[in-house]
Amino acid sequence: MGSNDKSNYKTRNVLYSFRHALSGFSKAVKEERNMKIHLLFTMVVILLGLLLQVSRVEWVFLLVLIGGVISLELINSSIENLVDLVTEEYHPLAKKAKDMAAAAVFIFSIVSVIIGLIIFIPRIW
Ligand SMILES: Nc1ncnc2c1ncn2[C@@H]1O[C@H](COP(=O)(O)OP(=O)(O)OP(=O)(O)O)[C@@H](O)[C@H]1O
Repeated sequence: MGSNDKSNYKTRNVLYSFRHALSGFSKAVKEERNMKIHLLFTMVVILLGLLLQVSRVEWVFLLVLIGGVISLELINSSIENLVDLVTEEYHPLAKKAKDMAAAAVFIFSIVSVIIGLIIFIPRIW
């Protein structure tokens, strides 16, 4: 295999990875109610940020939080699917895995809401 072939192969792989990631994201948006709620919150936060003209540093915080919540929700959905693949029966370990994954999203979301309030409330007053 020549060097050109190798670079083509690599490029195609990156493009395929990107396509798979997009497909995973669009499935989560279509199938997961919580993902729709997160996206709704994201739009509200972006609108508020524009309306209240938050600073550059505050935008960085908001974007990291938005990315964090959405990424954690994707990992949570992925764990739910994996658990369902392994067993459809009731199992305490299945419950533990799903509950812990849900807790990760919950904790990050609560912290995000608190930081959002710290950023927005002084500007609304
Ligand atoms: N196989 C199982 N064994 C034991 N408990 C389970 C099992 N599947 C689900 N559960 C329990 O039911 C809860 C909801 O599971 P489900 O797969 O319906 O997720 P979900 O409703 O899509 O979660 P969420 O909407 O909170 O992300 C889990 O958090 C867990 O406590």
